[in-house]
Amino acid sequence: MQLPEPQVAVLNAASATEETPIDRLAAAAELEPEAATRAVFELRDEGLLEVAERETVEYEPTDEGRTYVDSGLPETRLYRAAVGAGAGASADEDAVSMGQVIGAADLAGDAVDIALANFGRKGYGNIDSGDLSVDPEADPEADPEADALAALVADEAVDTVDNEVLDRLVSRNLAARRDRTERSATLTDAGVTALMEGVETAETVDRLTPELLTSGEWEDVEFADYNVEADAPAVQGGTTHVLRQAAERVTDVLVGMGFQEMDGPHADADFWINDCLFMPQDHPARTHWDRFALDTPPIDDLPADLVDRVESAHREGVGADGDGYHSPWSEEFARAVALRGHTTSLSMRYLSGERVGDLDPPRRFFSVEKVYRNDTLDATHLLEFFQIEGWVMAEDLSVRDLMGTFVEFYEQFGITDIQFKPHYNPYTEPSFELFGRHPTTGELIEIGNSGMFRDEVLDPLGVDHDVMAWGLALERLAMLTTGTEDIRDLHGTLADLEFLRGAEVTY
Ligand SMILES: N[C@@H](Cc1ccccc1)C(=O)O
Repeated sequence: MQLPEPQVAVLNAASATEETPIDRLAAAAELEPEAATRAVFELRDEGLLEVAERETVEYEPTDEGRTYVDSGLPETRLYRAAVGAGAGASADEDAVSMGQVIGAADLAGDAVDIALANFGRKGYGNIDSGDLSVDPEADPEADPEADALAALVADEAVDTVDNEVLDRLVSRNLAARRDRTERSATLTDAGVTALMEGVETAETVDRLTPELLTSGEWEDVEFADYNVEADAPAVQGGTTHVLRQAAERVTDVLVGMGFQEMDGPHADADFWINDCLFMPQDHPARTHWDRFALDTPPIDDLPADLVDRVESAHREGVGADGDGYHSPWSEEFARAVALRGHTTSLSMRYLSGERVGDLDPPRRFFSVEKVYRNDTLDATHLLEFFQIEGWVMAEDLSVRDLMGTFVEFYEQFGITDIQFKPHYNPYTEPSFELFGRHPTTGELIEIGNSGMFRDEVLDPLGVDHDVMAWGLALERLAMLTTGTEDIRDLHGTLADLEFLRGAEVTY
């Protein structure tokens, strides 16, 4: 059998009858510990060695700990000095002054507090208003902490020492504790057989070194096989968030379908968010319950003509049969600013000509932008989420075009079974909600809302073509593509980091 040199050396150093710790194998094989560890694991993977792991605890004296081995622990020095000064057991008669004892014990700075605290803790005596008495029964010369410290400094085993004593040394910063995993190796039967049959050093090189590169030798050597299955530390770098990946993918798909991107304000006048959409001013969704109102000055540069036409649509309706709401309508109410509850406000700005001028059909626009709703947080609702807004303006559109667009769009994400449910929006007729089946729970979840804009919306905007439009939820789409069951795993304070690190958008 041929093996790389480090492996041959380790194999020869290992025993079939005794577990040999890796550092001993390293020493015997004359290898760096890392190289020996690597060779051991490679030999294990080849079935020639068996590896045992044992958790061990090691204590090492600190520099401070070492200084006390000769001079004695501060409390011991205090005791000796007190006895030397004639202190006895009785606080009244035999007490000596603390200052005097501290001086005699040659203690200063922090050591004074340490000495006094441990003197009291160990019951060496009493300290009473500046006077110190000792307990003659105490035996600081046989102190377990001092003994354990001396053993550590002398590099003797402390297996029999009480853990409490060792922990105390650690808490006093006289020793440091190190937990280690000790690995040792034993030859397997296959390892013994291999050695008996003879193991030779293979002329392979296991790593590329600067020397190999500069000498040009790398061209002639044979490299050892690379084991891509070997254990390696997991490296966690930054990645694009799964929602951002989904948003980018949605953008790519829609651009591919001929759509142009819209943008516009997150905080906008109610006029664009609601009034243009023929949402009556007394609609429940326009109350403070659902809306994040902002305490900012009203937006007063609304297009005057448009405001008049929108007001008239609300009051009297549009067209010969139109009737309007006959509900209150105030321009002041329309100018108030709120965080947009949908990005249909952008569609209104674009369709009105306010953003990019008048548009001729056919035109397609979209956005993947954040919206804000005063909802109750639950497994399918966030207070801020991303909406995939979109609309198509053309000469002649039908519900079939709308449905076909969704089928085509969702197919790009592997979703081929969307379902439609008739719905009501004040601004579209007919309207449809879209549902998709969750891949793991099998439940139907709502993924969007859509419809054909009504004349009451289009007429004031000055659009005399058909417009089909929608708002789809990006997070819900991500739930379907990633299998997440709780939207809160995706973003926000409760996000599931493990999931986010590994999540991929599949399509
Ligand atoms: N604005 C609707 C979505 C929608 C947009 C355009 C037309 C129809 C519906 C919502 O947020 O649910």
